[in-house]
Amino acid sequence: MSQAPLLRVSNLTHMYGNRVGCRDVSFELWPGEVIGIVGESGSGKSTLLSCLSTRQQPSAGLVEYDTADQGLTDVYALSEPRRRMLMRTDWGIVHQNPRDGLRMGVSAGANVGERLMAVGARHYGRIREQAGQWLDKVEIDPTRMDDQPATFSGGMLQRLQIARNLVTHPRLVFMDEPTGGLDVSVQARLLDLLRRLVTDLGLSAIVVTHDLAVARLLAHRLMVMRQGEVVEHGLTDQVLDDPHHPYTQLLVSSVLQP
Ligand SMILES: Nc1ncnc2c1ncn2[C@@H]1O[C@H](COP(=O)(O)OP(=O)(O)OP(=O)(O)O)[C@@H](O)[C@H]1O
Repeated sequence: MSQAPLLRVSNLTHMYGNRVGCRDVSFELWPGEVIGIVGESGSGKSTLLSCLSTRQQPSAGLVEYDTADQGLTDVYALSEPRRRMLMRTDWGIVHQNPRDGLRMGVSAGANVGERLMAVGARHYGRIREQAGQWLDKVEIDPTRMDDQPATFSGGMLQRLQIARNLVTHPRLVFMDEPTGGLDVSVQARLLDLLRRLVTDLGLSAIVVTHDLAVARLLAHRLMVMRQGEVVEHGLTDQVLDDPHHPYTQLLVSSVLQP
């Protein structure tokens, strides 16, 4: 394992006025590691994820990312162009609603190719070829390359969003309920695909989900949130099979109820 964490989060807090979004969250994410954030609705998962991915400036605390040139760097101290570049190249963000992560006005191939252009690709033929390969990887028929995303099913849209994010081989991917809002059979297929891609590419990821089965399949470690705070943190199997905090016990047992 590498000497430095990819991401170091220290005492991260975000308040919405008097209301706690998330409070005093600290953890490290190591290269190749997937951390799941679980908890019931309103527990602070999305707030934490948006503070980590620089979509929402936290009220307090520090988020440091291992940049290529400077090592661990406060992401909120980066200049706007550098932060934007980071988000387009080193990082990926998979939104629950694929429409939030795709450009619905351009073709499927362009959605994937655009990210390659952001990292300097200019050769049209090669961009098209790579876009086609990625569509194939996420199980979308490459002959649909020139189709508009609006003609795709929900599962296909989510897979297209994943291809758009992964084509640049990001080091860190943030996922917000990646299988939410899909039919159960579509979810299972997507989850299988995600698991394969994460392993094959050696991705580091932070996955927010309220679905413990998704957490079990994707995450090496779990953080359980309640009322904005992390109440339990550990290896996924340990947390789910032998939960210590009463809230985690409740969460796990409520899934087991028929
Ligand atoms: N824009 C906002 N303005 C005010 N309060 C907010 C806002 N967004 C979230 N909150 C509050 O912050 C707390 C955490 O919400 P958050 O959306 O992060 O939880 P969550 O675990 O992601 O929930 P869900 O699974 O329903 O998305 C809640 O009390 C919520 O009401």
